[in-house]
Amino acid sequence: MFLLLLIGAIIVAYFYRLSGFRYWKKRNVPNPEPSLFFGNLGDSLTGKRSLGQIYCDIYRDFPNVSYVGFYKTVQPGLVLRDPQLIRDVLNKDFGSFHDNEFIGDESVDPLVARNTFSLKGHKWKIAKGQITPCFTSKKMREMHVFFQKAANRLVKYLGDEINNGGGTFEVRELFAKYSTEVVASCAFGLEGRTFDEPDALFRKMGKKIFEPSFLSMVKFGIAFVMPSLSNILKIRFFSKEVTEYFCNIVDATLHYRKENNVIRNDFLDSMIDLKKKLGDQFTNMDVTSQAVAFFTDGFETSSCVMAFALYEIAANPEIFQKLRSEVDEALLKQKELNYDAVHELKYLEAVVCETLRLHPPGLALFRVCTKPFTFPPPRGEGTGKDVNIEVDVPIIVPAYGLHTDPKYFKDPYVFNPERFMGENKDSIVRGTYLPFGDGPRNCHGKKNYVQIRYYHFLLGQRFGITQTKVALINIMANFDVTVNKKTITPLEIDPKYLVHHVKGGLWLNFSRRIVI
Ligand code: HEM
Repeated sequence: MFLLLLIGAIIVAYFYRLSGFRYWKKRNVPNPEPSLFFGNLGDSLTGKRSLGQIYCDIYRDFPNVSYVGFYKTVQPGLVLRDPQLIRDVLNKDFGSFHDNEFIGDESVDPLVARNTFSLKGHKWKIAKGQITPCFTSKKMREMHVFFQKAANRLVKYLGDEINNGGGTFEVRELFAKYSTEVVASCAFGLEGRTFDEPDALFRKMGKKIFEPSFLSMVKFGIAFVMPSLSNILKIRFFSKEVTEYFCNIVDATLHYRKENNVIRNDFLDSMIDLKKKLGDQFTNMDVTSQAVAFFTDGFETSSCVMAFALYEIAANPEIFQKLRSEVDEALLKQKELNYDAVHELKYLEAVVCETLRLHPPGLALFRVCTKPFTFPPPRGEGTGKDVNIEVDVPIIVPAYGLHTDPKYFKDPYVFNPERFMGENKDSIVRGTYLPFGDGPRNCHGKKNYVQIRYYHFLLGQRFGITQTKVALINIMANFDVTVNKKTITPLEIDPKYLVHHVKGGLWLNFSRRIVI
């Protein structure tokens, strides 16, 4: 009897599942064939492809529609394809697609839950309004000195290693050290000591957050693919050790600054000003979570850009020479480039923009429908009925798919900074270049910030880009760099990582610059 009931229950569950998979078919929206248990995202749980890769593959597999359906287990979601639709969703229709599709539970993971990226609705709006003024160009100019200090340490470290017979580095790790140094200094007012101590605590914490392990992959898989299970299991992304470490150092630094009247004009000082202004509304936990958000959002993304940029520069000798000439010319006028001089280097800017196109740290943007909305039919007006989008439907923008679509970027896998030089960048179709996202939820940007032809890096973006440029300038001025044969080419995305990595890492040879 029990066996019969069990078989009956399995059959009912099976057909219930299949009926769920008719959701997009009923609405005439094309979708890839889902698998019974995990819908279209199963590969992300087995580690075969990352979520970003899956979404970009869906983008490529359906070239003639403006959006494609998919199933996250059985929950329907959409991958957007059309640049105009993407711009509308991220900007004009933001009111219906307000939140990121990421869940952080305040009671188990306060630092993750209070990160602007995870915050929802009104809480997000308040936090974004508070933090955005901390990234003005005035603040950037004041913090520039910390970038340069970290770059000096990087140059010394490389020089010492070369003197000791070293000179080959996995550059993702190398730049993680530099970037951790920058963020430790700007966000916590401390020295990261990443170049001095092999087990520097800041670097150790960064690794604990971002290095993939079986457990972290399972946790992220559950959070993204089965978020309700993640809530039930009360999954936390920051261990107690990481949370306590950051809470303690921020408390100690706030105390020290107050007692000793220390003013450094860094991010922590901006947070202290905010605390004075808002009183009890802005607690030490708020300060800590913003400083940690600075750390988590800032160092891994930036070191990713630096590593890929230097790899491409090393792999393309013509680009190397052109960039070096630009850097040398600027350094003849000013021994150490200040903030404004760094951003005047047009070719460097183009190299960084092209790196962000071909190797964006985030392969996709994740939104969720927060207010019912209607899309025109996926094959265009007059080809069927409009499609009603319900609340909670995940909406994905596959940025990397667009960046590597030959329809928008000729020879998309060729690294060519000229795409971003002079008038060339005006021909880039809006909504196809999204390394920092777009709209009010972009990387600490302004509302309706969409126009590539007036492209300026803003706020958080500016912080990441400035530290990237400072590192590259210092390396170009002091070292010759070539690709080491340990780098596996063609590069292949490593699906284990949250932020874009390649299998085997990026290995480069450094030697002291030969001045002719
Ligand atoms: C080159 C380095 C960086 C890249 C490529 C990058 C990229 C991104 C992307 C793609 C998003 C999602 C945007 C969207 O969904 O529309 C994002 C969001 C965000 N980034 Fe960055 N980022 C970088 C550096 C930084 C830095 C240095 C900070 C902080 C100092 C930062 C803070 C944030 C925050 C707080 C958000 C969430 C914004 C919101 O939801 O309102 N990022 N970033």
